[in-house]
Amino acid sequence: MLVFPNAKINIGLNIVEKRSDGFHNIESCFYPVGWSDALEIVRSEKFAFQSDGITIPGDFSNNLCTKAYQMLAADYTFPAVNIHLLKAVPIGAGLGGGSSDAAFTIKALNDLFLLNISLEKQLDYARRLGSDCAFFIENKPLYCYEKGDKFEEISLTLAGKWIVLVNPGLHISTVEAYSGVKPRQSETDLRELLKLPLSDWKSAVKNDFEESLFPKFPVLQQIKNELYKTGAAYAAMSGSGSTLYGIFQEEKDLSAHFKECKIWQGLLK
Ligand SMILES: C[C@](O)(CO)[C@H](O)COP(=O)(O)OP(=O)(O)OC[C@H]1O[C@@H](n2ccc(N)nc2=O)[C@H](O)[C@@H]1O
Ligand SMILES: Nc1ncnc2c1ncn2[C@@H]1O[C@H](COP(=O)(O)OP(=O)(O)OP(=O)(O)O)[C@@H](O)[C@H]1O
Repeated sequence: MLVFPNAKINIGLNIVEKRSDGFHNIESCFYPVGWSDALEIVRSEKFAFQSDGITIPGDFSNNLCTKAYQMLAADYTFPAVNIHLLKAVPIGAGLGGGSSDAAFTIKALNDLFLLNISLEKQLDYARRLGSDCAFFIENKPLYCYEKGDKFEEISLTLAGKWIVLVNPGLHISTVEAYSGVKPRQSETDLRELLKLPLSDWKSAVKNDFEESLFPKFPVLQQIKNELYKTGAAYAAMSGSGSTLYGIFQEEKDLSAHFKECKIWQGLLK
């Protein structure tokens, strides 16, 4: 079975409060984007995992695909598999790439071996692997709250708009990014702000990580400014960075603008 675990962006991200378990309650809109890895899962004599493309820190036993496989194998009986991951989505990029690989492994094993795991149970397994992971089980635009792993439907469609994702190659640790932010209750419900026209989001829809990370990494602010200069209707950082995105009304080729960065551009669905 061959699947393509895609990335996400956060549209608006409020860090509301620190929880007693050390995590933070957040509110954000998660939106799938087309930048994807390729994940191949086939039956085999014994479990194996290999990856190509971007080097993933740690050995295969720490990979979220391996963890997803082991978690299901502990509860269900099915053959061993060989997992091959072609890694293309940058790591430590705020795009949830590792979480997506894990969620797609759960979904692929469920489909391949007809395990009949309910959607709720797949979400529970995903939550055990990481806060972002459950979103990729659903993989559609959602308003997310608590750790970012509880959802509500949102009537937001950016289908047909053009998105440019720009990653400067900085690996930002999620733990450190959270520790640099002072949580605050937001004044306006993000769901209400996202009902505004796209052209009004610039002053209204914020990612709380930007305030602490932009002074530390000036290149992030520069990329955001450049995205606005080239005509973005809205530009922001995704998650805890380091990827910035710009949403455009029309198709735009910005590869020449960001020569030093990794870039992905395409249509939103
Ligand atoms: C920044 C976001 O990408 C926004 O979508 C996510 O909140 C991060 O989610 P993630 O990478 O799946 O994070 P996890 O693997 O669950 O947690 C990594 C670390 O990030 C911090 N963390 C994560 C999620 C959250 N809601 N509060 C936190 O404080 C915790 O220190 C945690 O130990
Ligand atoms: N399949 C995988 N792909 C990428 N990273 C993985 C994978 N498995 C485990 N990891 C580990 O997870 C860490 C974070 O990966 P990921 O790419 O999801 O982070 P991210 O871009 O910071 O995402 P976000 O902040 O949006 O959750 C990496 O440091 C890496 O060591």
